[in-house]
Amino acid sequence: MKIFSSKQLYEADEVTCNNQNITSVDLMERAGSYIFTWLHQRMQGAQVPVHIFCGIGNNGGDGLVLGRLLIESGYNVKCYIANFTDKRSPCFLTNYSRYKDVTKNWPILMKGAEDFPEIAPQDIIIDALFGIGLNRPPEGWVKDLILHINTQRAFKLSIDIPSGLSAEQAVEDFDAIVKSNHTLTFQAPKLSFFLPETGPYVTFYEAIDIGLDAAYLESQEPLAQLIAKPQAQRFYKQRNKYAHKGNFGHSLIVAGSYGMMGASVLATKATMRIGAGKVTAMVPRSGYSILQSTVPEAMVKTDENEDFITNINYDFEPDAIAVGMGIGNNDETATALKALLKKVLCPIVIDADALNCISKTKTLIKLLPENAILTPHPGELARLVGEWTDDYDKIKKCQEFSATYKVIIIIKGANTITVMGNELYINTTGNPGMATAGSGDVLSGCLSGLLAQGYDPLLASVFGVYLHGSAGNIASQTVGFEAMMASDIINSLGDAFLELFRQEEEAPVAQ
Ligand SMILES: NC(=O)C1=CN([C@@H]2O[C@H](COP(=O)(O)OP(=O)(O)OC[C@H]3O[C@@H](n4cnc5c(N)ncnc54)[C@H](OP(=O)(O)O)[C@@H]3O)[C@@H](O)[C@H]2O)[C@@H](O)CC1
Ligand SMILES: Nc1ncnc2c1ncn2[C@@H]1O[C@H](COP(=O)(O)OP(=O)(O)O)[C@@H](O)[C@H]1O
Ligand SMILES: [K+]
Repeated sequence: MKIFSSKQLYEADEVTCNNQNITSVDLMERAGSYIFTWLHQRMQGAQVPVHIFCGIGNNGGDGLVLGRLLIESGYNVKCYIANFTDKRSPCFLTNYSRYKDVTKNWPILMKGAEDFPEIAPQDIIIDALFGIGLNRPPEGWVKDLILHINTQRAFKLSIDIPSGLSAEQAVEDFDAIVKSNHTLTFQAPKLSFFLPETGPYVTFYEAIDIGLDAAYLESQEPLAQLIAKPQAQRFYKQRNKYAHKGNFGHSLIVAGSYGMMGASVLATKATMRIGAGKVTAMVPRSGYSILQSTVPEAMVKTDENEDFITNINYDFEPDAIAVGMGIGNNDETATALKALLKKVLCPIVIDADALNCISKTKTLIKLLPENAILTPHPGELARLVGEWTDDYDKIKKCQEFSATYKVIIIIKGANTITVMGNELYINTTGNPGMATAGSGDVLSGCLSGLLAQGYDPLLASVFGVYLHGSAGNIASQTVGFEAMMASDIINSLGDAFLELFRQEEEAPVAQ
């Protein structure tokens, strides 16, 4: 699913009105009526007070449409206008007068804290203060109103976006954001819903298709693409009945050092589990029996050094390489990495200590092969691209780095983002149970296994991240979050493939 900028959504709004020969007021009526239907289906006429807080822009206009439709269906509606400027939008004004036509209980024009209403815990709050037109942090009594709303125990439903949250810009005042329980967002979710700093303000959302011009939306380069099951299904490459292991490639895993041999075991196992035809694990000598006994399916090649890797030499042409997991930071390992980067011919995943080594020795950055996949966790990322001021700055830094060195960066976290140049792919699978040692090693194995099978680097990244998160979700269903270990993710990779083609009902998206 595409994520659009506010500018694109405003343009889509205009194109839609022109092409469908409707007015903006008609489009607002459509948008508001979808929200009404959603609420009506759940409330079934219940007389619970519904408190609608409207701004004076089009988000407030949506709130007024909803209020009018609820009143016409006999609901108990209390509407408040936060009259924070005189510049009311024309669609707001039209709906303000339409609202007054259907009831004698006109909206209350709030001018300050003295107008804030009492709200019972069982009531419902509709948040229609600000939408995507927010252009500065709410201040003064409008901020106090948001704080007042946030102290209420009533269920809070935000229209389009929680008020105070920007669709795609850094937040200056996190207190001045409505902490809603659910958001009904128009057409497509906004970028801020998926980033670590702002995502927590959107615990659940549903995107409501309000019929914006499909051809226009199709033609637009999105801000980002959301990767969920329908997209992942399309990535899958079916196996040929007559295939043999040679068709699925040979991965080389360069990982492990004394005390961190588990990183090699996890990455090697994940590479096999995700379907590589053959895997060779290259480890220091002390890792030989560990690998042979824990992953009998893999071949093992040992370094001359007992404890860490000093020479990345192979006598076969691998189809994919993953390097760095638990290799430590010895100078000789760094030299071996440099030699590898100079000679590598196949797709490569660069992780963990290999990334730290590259960050430390800037000359190595220039050796990064085109389309190399870099998989830093936040600490490694900061060392690689520099500290960022906020999530958007982080993304910008990654886009610049990716474009300059022609590499793919996977920003790992709750909604892992794959960055290739300006393109962003946001993953929707995964859970906090995966915040456990070794889960990143498993990801590197997954990526190398897909590369070995012939998935191109971008596809391997986006699909691998999706399957890794999906395996984590499946594992969490039996072990829960706390008990989950990286091995559980590996053991669920098979189910993650099966799950790809299982039918299920659409449900609200939990963040
Ligand atoms: N495009 C679509 O697809 C569709 C969009 N629709 C709806 O339109 C919404 C966007 O509407 P919108 O553009 O009128 O902006 P909105 O957020 O209501 O308010 C902006 C107003 O607030 C003001 N203001 C801003 N920040 C402020 C602050 N901190 N403190 C105080 N004031 C502040 C700003 O005025 P300013 O003072 O900056 O001149 C302006 O007056 C969108 O989210 C969706 O709900 C649907 O109806 C149909 C399809
Ligand atoms: N809260 C979370 N939600 C979803 N996925 C997560 C979460 N926390 C961590 N992960 C995933 O787990 C992996 C952790 O990687 P990393 O920190 O490199 O682990 P390690 O270095 O221990 O192997 C990443 O793929 C990341 O996206
Ligand atoms: K809102």
